[in-house]
Amino acid sequence: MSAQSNKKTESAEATEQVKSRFVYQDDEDMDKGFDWVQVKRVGKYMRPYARQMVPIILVMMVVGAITKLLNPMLLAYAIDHAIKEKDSTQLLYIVAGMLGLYIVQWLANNYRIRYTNLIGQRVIYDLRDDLFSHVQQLSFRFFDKRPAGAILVRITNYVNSLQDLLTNGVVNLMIDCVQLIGIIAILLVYNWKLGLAIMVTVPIMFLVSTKVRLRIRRAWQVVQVRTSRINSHLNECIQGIKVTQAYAQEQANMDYFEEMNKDNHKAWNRASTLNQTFNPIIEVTGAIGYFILFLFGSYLVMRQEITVGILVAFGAYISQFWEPINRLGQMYSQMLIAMASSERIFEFIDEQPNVAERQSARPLPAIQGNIEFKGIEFEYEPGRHALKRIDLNVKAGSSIALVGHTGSGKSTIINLLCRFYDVTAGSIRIDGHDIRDVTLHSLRSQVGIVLQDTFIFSGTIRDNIRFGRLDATDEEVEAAAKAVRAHEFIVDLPQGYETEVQERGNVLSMGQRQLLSFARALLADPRVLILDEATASIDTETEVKIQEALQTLLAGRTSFIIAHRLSTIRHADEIVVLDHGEIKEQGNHEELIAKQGVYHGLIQAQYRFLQETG
Ligand SMILES: Nc1ncnc2c1ncn2[C@@H]1O[C@H](COP(=O)(O)OP(=O)(O)OP(=O)(O)O)[C@@H](O)[C@H]1O
Repeated sequence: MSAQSNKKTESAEATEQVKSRFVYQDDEDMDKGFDWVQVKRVGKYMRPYARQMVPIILVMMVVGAITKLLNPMLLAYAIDHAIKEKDSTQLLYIVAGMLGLYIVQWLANNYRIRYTNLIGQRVIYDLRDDLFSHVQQLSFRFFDKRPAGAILVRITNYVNSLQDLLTNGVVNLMIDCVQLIGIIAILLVYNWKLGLAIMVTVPIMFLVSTKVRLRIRRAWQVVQVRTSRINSHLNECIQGIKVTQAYAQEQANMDYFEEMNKDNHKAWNRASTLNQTFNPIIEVTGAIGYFILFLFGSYLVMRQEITVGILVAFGAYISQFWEPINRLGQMYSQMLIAMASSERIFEFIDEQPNVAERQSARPLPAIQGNIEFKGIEFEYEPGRHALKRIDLNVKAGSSIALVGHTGSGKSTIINLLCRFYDVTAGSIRIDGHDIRDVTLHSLRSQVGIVLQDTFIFSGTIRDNIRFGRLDATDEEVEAAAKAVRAHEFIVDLPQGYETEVQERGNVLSMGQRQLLSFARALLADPRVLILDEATASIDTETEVKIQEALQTLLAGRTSFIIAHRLSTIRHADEIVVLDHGEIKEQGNHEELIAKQGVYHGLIQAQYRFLQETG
């Protein structure tokens, strides 16, 4: 095998490997049948606006349709009477009438479009609001299972595809039906033979426009799915750019991106080629209609069954006739797509949070901070214990350190205490209240948490600290920052507290981000405070500085500290050593050292490590 083909194979293998890393849920089956349930649910969103606006829209619609239908009649009258009798005054009146009708039709359409758009936009607004507020309340389990991209697609793309239908589709459907029925009636009254002859082309036109349109829609749908895949991939690559560059994996990512891009390009080409076949088909079918009209129509004129004016009016009606048929076909495919989109949207809205509030849930009164874990068992996935037989009593105001190897269940205890997940068995009580009996808001607002991954939102430094308590004054924000020694670095920034930090706080160091989250927690002033690996990214000098601040932060609160650096938890009232989801040892630093057990081993290992690494 040549060196070049070797290289190619390697690159293909690398792409395959990267591919297996980026498995995105396509969310995909967009080919749903007509479904009344979905129509009714979307209808419910329209109801609040319907009474107010639908009468106006209906009137505008009828006025628009009638004025449109009257014009060819006037045209026929002008040809057969005014022109034939050379009556210029009558002709002038007819032309003025036609102009008047155009103006009324234009006004009616304008208002109708404005009002329909208004309803459509409001429905979309409400739906997006509902979706967003619902997603915010869903439990951690929901997010564990889904990539952020899939959630984004539902809130943006699927809602947009419903928007198409709501803003134009529904009303167009009614107008088209009225227009079609009107034209058919007029044609049959004028001359039923010619009317029927022309209508031979209707089924062909309808079939073509529904079938081809549907294929085109599906093809665009594929493009949409491919594009959202690219977006998800992009999102992940941008988030992980530092890791990618650190591991020099840019080429592998680029190869995979190229594959996706190619896929997208192919799908786009296919959809666009299909699109181009549509118009010629419609034009040919339309031409057949005109051909029949002039052939059979002229014959009828010669036999004096119809006048020239009526033949011209037929011509005008025919061109109005294809429009609604064509649009109805388009609507049909649009509707099927919207059905599938709304099904996905409502699937989300129907998703019940795993951690749900009981009907009888009461607000948790202001707590002291006594916490009791009793017989706790927990599984993230059925059959895989994350915690087993956890019994723990924590007195108000005391500090508990959770230590143990990675994956031993420390964060899980915290997740259960904040009720991000519900226990599989046992109960957690705060001041005697089972946390499942109280409202989530009252629980979480009394439990502060500084997470391992300190999240910084886009906004100013001040906004980020104030996230802990939105009604805090500027002085309170600054006092909190001072207490945790964050003030010094903040005032050194170009705009001090008003410095803009982007999402995830890229302009701040890890330590600074943690200090900000300390300030945020202090401002919230919770009775129970959780520090998850909170001092992991702070250098020794800063650590010494904030140990003091931590004492202020923790004073009088029940606190849980998860720290891998055991030096930071030496002074905890109680140290709980976890191993494979179970409590192995429990006591203060001196007691556990004297025991010469797991904790002693961890301390020794860390001491050795520090010595070896200097
Ligand atoms: N969202 C999740 N879904 C499924 N399993 C999980 C989830 N989170 C944690 N686990 C599993 O539960 C066990 C306990 O995890 P936990 O995060 O509590 O460990 P930890 O002691 O905090 O570890 P670390 O010190 O590394 O943060 C681990 O085996 C982990 O794989």
